[in-house]
Amino acid sequence: MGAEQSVPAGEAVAAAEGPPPREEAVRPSALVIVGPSGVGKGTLINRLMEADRRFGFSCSHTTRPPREGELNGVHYHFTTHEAMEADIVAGKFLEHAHVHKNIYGTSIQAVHDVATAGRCCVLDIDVQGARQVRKAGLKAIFVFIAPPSLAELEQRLRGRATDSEEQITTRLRNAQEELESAKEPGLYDYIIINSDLDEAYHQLASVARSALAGEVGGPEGSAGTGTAPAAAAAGAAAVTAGAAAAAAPGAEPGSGGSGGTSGSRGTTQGRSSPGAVALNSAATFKGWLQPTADGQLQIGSPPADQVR
Ligand SMILES: Nc1nc2c(ncn2[C@@H]2O[C@H](COP(=O)(O)OP(=O)(O)O)[C@@H](O)[C@H]2O)c(=O)[nH]1
Ligand SMILES: Nc1ncnc2c1ncn2[C@@H]1O[C@H](COP(=O)(O)OP(=O)(O)O)[C@@H](O)[C@H]1O
Repeated sequence: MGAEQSVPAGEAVAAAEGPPPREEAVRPSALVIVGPSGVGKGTLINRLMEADRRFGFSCSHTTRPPREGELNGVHYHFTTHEAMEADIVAGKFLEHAHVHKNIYGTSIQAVHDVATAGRCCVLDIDVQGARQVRKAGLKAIFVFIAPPSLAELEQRLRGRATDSEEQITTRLRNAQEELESAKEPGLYDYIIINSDLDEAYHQLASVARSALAGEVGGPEGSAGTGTAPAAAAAGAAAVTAGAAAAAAPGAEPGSGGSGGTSGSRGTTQGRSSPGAVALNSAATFKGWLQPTADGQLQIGSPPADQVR
């Protein structure tokens, strides 16, 4: 699927001649979720999907063997290196990457299937994949999920009990690099620190409403394709604890079908996004993800020119 999905001619005519477009007619943006293994991406995504059927999961391909309970075609399309490499060469993938010694990829078909069902497509991909999707220009909001600390990340990986010691080591090693990417200008629109699960979910749900409404980017929508560092820097936002939840309490996806609509939302700096109202306001924008001396991760001070 291409960038900035164009409106088919038939739809354009209908919009021009018919009644005002209904909220359902808004074509959602994709929601790209990135973060180190074990941070809670799957947990948060599952909760979102269970809460609201307007979201559809982009089922990736992977050469990693299935874990207990994982279903082919549901959690992943499990495949072989040979088959996957052939499909990559054949141009069937929107993005792909070697992650933790396996190949993972989002097929064009996977995203197409969700989009044609009229759903907001949720992608759970790694940093390399996120860069490629940015470059491809998919209409999307990019969210980085960070752990409160590396120690907590390790505890979650161990507590999940799905990986061998070697796999845990590989995942933790790769986590450092992935966390670095949170500072990459223009890559992410929002950063959520998944410390308290409920709080993180409220924040994600808030951003997800923006995706349902077809919005892109973060503050001021300026992330765009993320290629221009200045614009991109302005497009990154930090989600601080409770900010999104405070912005729109009781209006989460799944709470009655009104999430993601545009009518009742406030605006900040010309944009209307329930997440952005809080996330982009001077009161809640706190800056970039930074490690503290004691190994915790926190939202640090923004560069002076980013203070709103
Ligand atoms: N680039 C890319 N990464 C993916 C894709 N699907 C999953 N991943 C990432 O691969 C990494 C490993 O996923 P997985 O093996 O399920 O392990 P887990 O993250 O520890 O649960 C995670 O960071 C996922 O976000 C994909 O289609 N493309
Ligand atoms: N906020 C949280 N606090 C404590 N444990 C969490 C939190 N979020 C997720 N977890 C747990 O951490 C483990 C890893 O979560 P998972 O969703 O599998 O991560 P990922 O999909 O990012 O690899 C799971 O056992 C999950 O229940």
